[in-house]
Amino acid sequence: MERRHNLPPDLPSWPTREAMVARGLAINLPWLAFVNISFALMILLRDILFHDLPETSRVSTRLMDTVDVAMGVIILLAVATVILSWRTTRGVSVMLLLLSLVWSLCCYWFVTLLHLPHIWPLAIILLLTAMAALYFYPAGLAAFIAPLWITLPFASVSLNEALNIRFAVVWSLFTLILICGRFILLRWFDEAWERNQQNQRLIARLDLLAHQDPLTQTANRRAMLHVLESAVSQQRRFSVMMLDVDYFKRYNDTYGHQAGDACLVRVARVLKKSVRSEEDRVARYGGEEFLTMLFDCDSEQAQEVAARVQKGLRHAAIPHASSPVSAVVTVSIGIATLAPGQTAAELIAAADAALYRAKEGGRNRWCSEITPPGEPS
Ligand SMILES: Nc1nc2c(ncn2[C@@H]2O[C@H](COP(=O)(O)OP(=O)(O)OP(=O)(O)O)[C@@H](O)[C@H]2O)c(=O)[nH]1
Repeated sequence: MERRHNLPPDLPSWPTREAMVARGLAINLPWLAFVNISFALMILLRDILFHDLPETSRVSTRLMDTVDVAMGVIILLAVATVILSWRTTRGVSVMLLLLSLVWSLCCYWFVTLLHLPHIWPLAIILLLTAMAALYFYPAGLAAFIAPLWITLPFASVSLNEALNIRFAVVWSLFTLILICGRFILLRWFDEAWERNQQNQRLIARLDLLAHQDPLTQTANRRAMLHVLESAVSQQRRFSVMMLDVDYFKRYNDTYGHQAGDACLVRVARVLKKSVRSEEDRVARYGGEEFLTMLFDCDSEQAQEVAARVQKGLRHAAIPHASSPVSAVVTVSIGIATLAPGQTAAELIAAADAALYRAKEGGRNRWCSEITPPGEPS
């Protein structure tokens, strides 16, 4: 409730960590898909690209046909993963898992049935690419890495019919590289996120300084004029109330400047409580002058708000011994409602003129541009 009166009109919205992850996926998944599709095409076009493969493929034509179908599936899954990531992160991990499972199956066949050495570097590059593309998204990373990472040692054991020590050493080293690589990349991501948070806090603070009155925590004149002008340009239906604390100089003289400050804070609190909707704004317009914007509010409804302000001040009962109009702090109020074709400056001038009339009428009352002065409280 408090914040709405302080917020400047057009605060930028900041990404959450989830949004940053989603954006990272949208950027990185096309690259991962590109690598997957490239490798799938290399296998599909093996007869053109690699001259030593046809002999091997002749070993099992049915198997190679199945591999070709699997490569087609990989291409489709890679494309589908990218398209999915444009809309949501949900389901991306499942797609990555399917991709990895198809690769794992093919790798297993290549190693155990065809004894093809080419598949080792291909699998390693796939794993490293996934790590670089998904390091910030543990679910997707695990989904893609785990099946392939598990399959390759299995294939080695199956090929050698025993645990190969050299393979185990190389595999352990590679695993370490994967883990350390991810750790380093993740640190960059976390640092970028932390910087982003710091910037958000800093900008929010600067924004408050630029748009909020530090004493009363209401919008300042600049922020209010911005909202006012945009509401006028949109031809919104609204009224403004210009309020002036009665005999405030005397208040300062009687109670001191600090008490004067505290009084303004309490008056601002009453104003914030008196407005009716989330959209309404309260601003400190100048020294002891406030301006409120009441949206979807005609002159009559604005007068009801004015009455509520006066009632709130009576209830707050801030003593004002030197005021000739009341024993407690009171305000004079000028009300103006936006007329068709009226500019923001004309509206303010109308509210100011109404305020002047309220003061002339004896203070502690409101005046609207079209109605006679309201009753003093
Ligand atoms: N304590 C305090 N006083 C302020 C602040 N800003 C302005 N003032 C004082 O508000 C007083 C306004 O005085 P005037 O403009 O003569 O108005 P007034 O005494 O309220 O008289 P009327 O408006 O005619 O009822 C001045 O004495 C200013 O010094 C502020 O931030 N804190």
